[in-house]
Amino acid sequence: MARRIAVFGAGYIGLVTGACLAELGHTVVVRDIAEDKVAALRAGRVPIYEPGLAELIAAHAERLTFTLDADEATAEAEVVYVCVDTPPTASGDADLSRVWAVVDSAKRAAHLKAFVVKSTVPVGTGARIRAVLDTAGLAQVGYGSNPEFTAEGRAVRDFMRPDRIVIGAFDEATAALVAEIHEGVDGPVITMDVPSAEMVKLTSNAFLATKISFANEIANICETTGADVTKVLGAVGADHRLGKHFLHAGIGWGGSCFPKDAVALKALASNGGYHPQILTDVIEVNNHQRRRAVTRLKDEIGPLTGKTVAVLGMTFKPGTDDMREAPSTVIVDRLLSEGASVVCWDPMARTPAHAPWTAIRRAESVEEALSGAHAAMVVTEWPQLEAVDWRLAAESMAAAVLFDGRNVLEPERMAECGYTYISVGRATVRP
Ligand SMILES: NC(=O)C1=CN([C@@H]2O[C@H](COP(=O)(O)OP(=O)(O)OC[C@H]3O[C@@H](n4cnc5c(N)ncnc54)[C@H](O)[C@@H]3O)[C@@H](O)[C@H]2O)C=CC1
Ligand SMILES: O=C(O)[C@H]1O[C@H](OP(=O)(O)OP(=O)(O)OC[C@H]2O[C@@H](n3ccc(=O)[nH]c3=O)[C@H](O)[C@@H]2O)[C@H](O)[C@@H](O)[C@@H]1O
Repeated sequence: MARRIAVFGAGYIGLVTGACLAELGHTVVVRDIAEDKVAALRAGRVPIYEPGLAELIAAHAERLTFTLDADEATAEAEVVYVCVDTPPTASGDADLSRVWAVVDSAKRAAHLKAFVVKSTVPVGTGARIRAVLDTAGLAQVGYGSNPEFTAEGRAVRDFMRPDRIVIGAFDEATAALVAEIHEGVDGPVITMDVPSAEMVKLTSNAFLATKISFANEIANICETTGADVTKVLGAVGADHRLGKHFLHAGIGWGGSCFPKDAVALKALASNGGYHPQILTDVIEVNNHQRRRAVTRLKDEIGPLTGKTVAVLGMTFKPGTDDMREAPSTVIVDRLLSEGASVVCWDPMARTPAHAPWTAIRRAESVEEALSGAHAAMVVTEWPQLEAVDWRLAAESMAAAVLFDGRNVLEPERMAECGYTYISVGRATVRP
């Protein structure tokens, strides 16, 4: 049954949620507080890049509208979906101020059937919101936790064909309503209590981050033993009990969620009096992995003062324009601290208007970035790198040294093209 839904937040998750709910037949009003975002969306421009999103928004213009006004968004709505950001506070706990702002808006909408939180929140948040709604005389408004597992760059596909739809609720009617909203989505529904649903989200991200940090630790051990991490983890991942996904070694994980959610889960554990040792180490291995990339380059070419280093890729992964917690930020910062000049290439990132990005030069192409450089570092595995004429590029460099932080290039081929090729967890090869 088609419902009227108010989505709060027009970011990566809010826009994908709004567009996909419209695709499922619902009438959706998306509300944001950022005037420029709402103005752009109303003018038919999508302020973020996510494959297929702009097309979906355009296709459903009649039942997908945008507003700055919270009361206008909830006026006709049966369900509120909370998709606002939950960044870390100075203490590492998730900042829920934006979620509470939406709760305040919902307090003025006693006609709502359900208040559903999709934002990633600490376990216990649903119970607190439930209590506030009850105190405000809104006991009849159901509470749902419906965490999101989409990955950027494939979010529309992930939303429409998820591995699972997790629904936490305090009552069966709300769980049934949230499940019904997903009719048409190709994935199994798993229903549970609210704290468990909140914990599923944090655990999933922490487990994925753990796999990557473990892969990176094994890669670092491979470097000291002569083993090749891609061969090792390829065969390890062939065991169906372990799985091949998220075992790709490199310069570590970044993005808008793994870093903040790992820290938030750690804070949650500490608040409850437990020291999460594995999670602590997962975070530490990741922090070290980015710095190690620059150390390994220095080990090869010596002091970086006066040298130019080309950084290939800025976003935290390919297929997105998202620069939040991108490993490139730490790498560029370290290169500049070591006295290098930095030239960056990325097909999609907008150069952030703050340090260290204000101190770099931006190149229009990989070839332009490499020309005259004393070394290059692959930081994001953009597919454009496959099309580069690496032999020609090597000739244009002051020194053909390449650190592949994502293990995307073939060592033998790079040596043939004239490079000293350093990668993660594999032997360095020379021309
Ligand atoms: N980005 C991702 O791939 C994923 C994000 N999540 C979670 O989803 C939540 C949202 O993340 P993103 O979309 O990436 O954040 P975002 O920062 O891209 O978007 C959040 C939006 O909420 C708006 N906002 C803030 N207060 C508001 C209010 N009171 N009313 C209406 N809008 C308001 C902001 O202006 C912003 O446009 C976070 O909790 C995140 O952890 C979960 C899964 C995946
Ligand atoms: O909560 C979230 O926001 C989302 O976080 C991640 O999605 P996302 O951050 O978009 O990106 P991923 O594809 O998971 O990659 C995260 C980071 O890990 C790195 N990574 C990934 C996989 C791998 O094998 N090795 C590796 O270093 C990527 O380069 C990237 O920096 C999860 O995959 C989603 O399920 C989740 O919903």
